[in-house]
Amino acid sequence: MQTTLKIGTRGSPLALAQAHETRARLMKAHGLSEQSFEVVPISTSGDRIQDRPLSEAGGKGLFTKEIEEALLDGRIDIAVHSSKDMPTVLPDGLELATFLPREDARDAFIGKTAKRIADLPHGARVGSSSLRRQALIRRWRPDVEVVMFRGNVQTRLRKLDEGVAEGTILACAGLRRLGLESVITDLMPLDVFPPAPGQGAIGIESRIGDREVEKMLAAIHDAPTGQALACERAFLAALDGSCRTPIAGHATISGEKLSFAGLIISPDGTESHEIKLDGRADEAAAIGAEAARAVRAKAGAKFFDGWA
Ligand SMILES: NCc1[nH]cc(CCC(=O)O)c1CC(=O)O
Repeated sequence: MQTTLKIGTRGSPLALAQAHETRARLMKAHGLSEQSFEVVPISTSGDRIQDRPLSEAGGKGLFTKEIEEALLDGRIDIAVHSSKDMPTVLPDGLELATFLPREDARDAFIGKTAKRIADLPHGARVGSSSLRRQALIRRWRPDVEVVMFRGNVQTRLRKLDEGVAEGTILACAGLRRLGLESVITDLMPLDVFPPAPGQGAIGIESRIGDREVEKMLAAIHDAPTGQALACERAFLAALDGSCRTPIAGHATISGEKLSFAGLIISPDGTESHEIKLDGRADEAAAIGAEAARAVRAKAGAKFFDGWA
């Protein structure tokens, strides 16, 4: 390759760490030097809006719009994302088809006064702006107060130090990638605190039909992660990913077998519906869609109308 491959990313420390990990894997897979790549940070609307929950400001697409425009314009060649921040429907001409081996998908608790959520005193404050995490905390500990917490990982940890809350929940994967694993005081079990679809997996978006780039990316794609993500994203897509209905979903792959567990929950945590489905890994997307149908049937149509 004579020209440099331009790697688009958000500018946050976590996003940059993910872009650098992608570059390192491409260098190794293709025997290339750092000079063959350029990491291009792009500011997105999601980064600029800090004063309200993203679900109110327009949802997930806010973190991707400007980056996808750059990809379509040819200003960058690939875009590195946290898969869980990606909408299920992409702009025409783009695909999310490459996934790096998944990090630990679990959520982590970072406690200041207690190491575990179970040990928090009544009325303790836990900071989170994620509807899923808020609902799961309320389901588990209705006596705990959930407070708004936005900003990047470092900002949230600083708020915790300032005493704005007794604890917060962040993705284990993000903390590890930032070298901040030591702040974790407890790991949330997958069954009581299921992660967001896509959590822990770096996804790489590219232009459909860009053969050179597709060849480069094929060498770093992790097939089991791709299958797990196909299942989780099909689940999300079939539930329509309404920003107001918290959705969790996690698939694990073991050889040819896939196991999926999904959950939908009311924002107040009082009503939740779970689904578990096993099947063949090569039918990942169909299993995710089927799980969505089944959990929707359990919940009833009214469940989704309740919290618009
Ligand atoms: N919405 C922000 C975001 N997007 C991805 C991650 C973590 C890394 C990952 O899940 O891959 C985070 C921070 C967090 O939830 O703690």
